[in-house]
Amino acid sequence: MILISKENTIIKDKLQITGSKSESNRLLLLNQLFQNALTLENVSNSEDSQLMAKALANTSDLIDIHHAGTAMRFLTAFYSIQEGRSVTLTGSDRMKQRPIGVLVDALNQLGADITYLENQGFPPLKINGKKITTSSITIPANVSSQYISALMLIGTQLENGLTIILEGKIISVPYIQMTIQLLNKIGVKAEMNGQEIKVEYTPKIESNILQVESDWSSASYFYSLIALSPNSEVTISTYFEDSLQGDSALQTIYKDHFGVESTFDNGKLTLKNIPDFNYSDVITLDLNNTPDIAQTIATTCVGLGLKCHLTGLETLKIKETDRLIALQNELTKFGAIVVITEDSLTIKGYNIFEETPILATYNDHRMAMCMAPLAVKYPIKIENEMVVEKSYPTFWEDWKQLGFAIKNL
Ligand SMILES: O=C(O)C1=C[C@@H](OP(=O)(O)O)[C@@H](O)[C@H](O)C1
Ligand SMILES: C=C(OP(=O)(O)O)C(=O)O
Repeated sequence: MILISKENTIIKDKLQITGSKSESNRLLLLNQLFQNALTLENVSNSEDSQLMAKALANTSDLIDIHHAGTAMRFLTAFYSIQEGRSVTLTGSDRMKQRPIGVLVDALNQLGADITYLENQGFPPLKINGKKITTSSITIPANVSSQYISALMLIGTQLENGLTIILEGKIISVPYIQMTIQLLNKIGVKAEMNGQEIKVEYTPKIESNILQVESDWSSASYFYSLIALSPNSEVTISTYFEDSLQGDSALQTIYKDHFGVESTFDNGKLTLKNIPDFNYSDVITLDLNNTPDIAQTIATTCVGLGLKCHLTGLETLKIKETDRLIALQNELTKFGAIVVITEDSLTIKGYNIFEETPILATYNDHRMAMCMAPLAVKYPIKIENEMVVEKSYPTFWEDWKQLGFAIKNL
């Protein structure tokens, strides 16, 4: 457990943030599929991306992906087309509770051979790699976009290409668009028209050098920090106005609702607190396109004492923890009156709260990181703080650089 506090709220620092976990995991997999034709720069140093890279280099028949959801989903598709190879793909206790049935059904319908080793619909999986020749599949799009991205990534290798018909509401759309854009960048024809995605068979790509942009979900903790710190600014790198990551919507969300201005200069992103900002009475946002910054936004509201109504949160229940319940439990410790439904979180007002709350992290990196900015307002204690390694291993070192006092208890 750590005690984290800060007295001086003027922050002026420059930090280099690691590469996007989502872009890295896609590109690592694509590089494996295309015989290392890509030279990747600024690959994420997150534990999840390291797990992905290690799994791809591992030739054994047992792969443990721990808590890396994206890697679990992408590798399920990957191993299903490795002809002649049989793999048991497993993960952490939580991974065994995160559903994968929609993807397994789709792959098996395409001709793959995947069975469940414990509970139906959940990892661990036994995957017998096969040649897949079917070229069209219909899949529910309302559970996780990672299933769709996984299919698109292997679609490049299917000799008849792949058409994916999406059924129902499409959630986390920017992550599907990121997959399409990365495929296009490396020379694969892929497109989405309404509820239909097409990926062309691509036996070979040209060698290419690609720079992974830094992680926008990680940037969210700096947006929150600046929103809570009058007269403050921070510069983080390497970010561009024109991003492949949906979480770059932080720029408009924090400008419109929380008084943070973003300026770009040659990869450097400077965040500044806007003085005398006029907050709305209730912050209303649909976060379906940006699920990974929902915790940050809810916590910013608490730091500013704002009411909010956040919707589009149905995927939060099947992430590293049930993030809706986790948020309700922890934000209540700051006096927030929090109401959750299956897909929304509302803060109705605030009660007085006890000082120096002890915050639980639920094996969820984002629960630890989203709470950290609150330390500019009140000292807080955070349990199992090293959960941050999943996406942002140097998080606490960077926070210290910003002038936070962090004491191990
Ligand atoms: O494709 C990706 O890289 C991701 C997609 C999102 O998941 P869902 O589509 O399950 O919402 C997101 O939450 C996750 O952190 C990364
Ligand atoms: C949900 C996340 O990751 P994953 O699904 O890849 O475990 C996340 O990083 O917030």
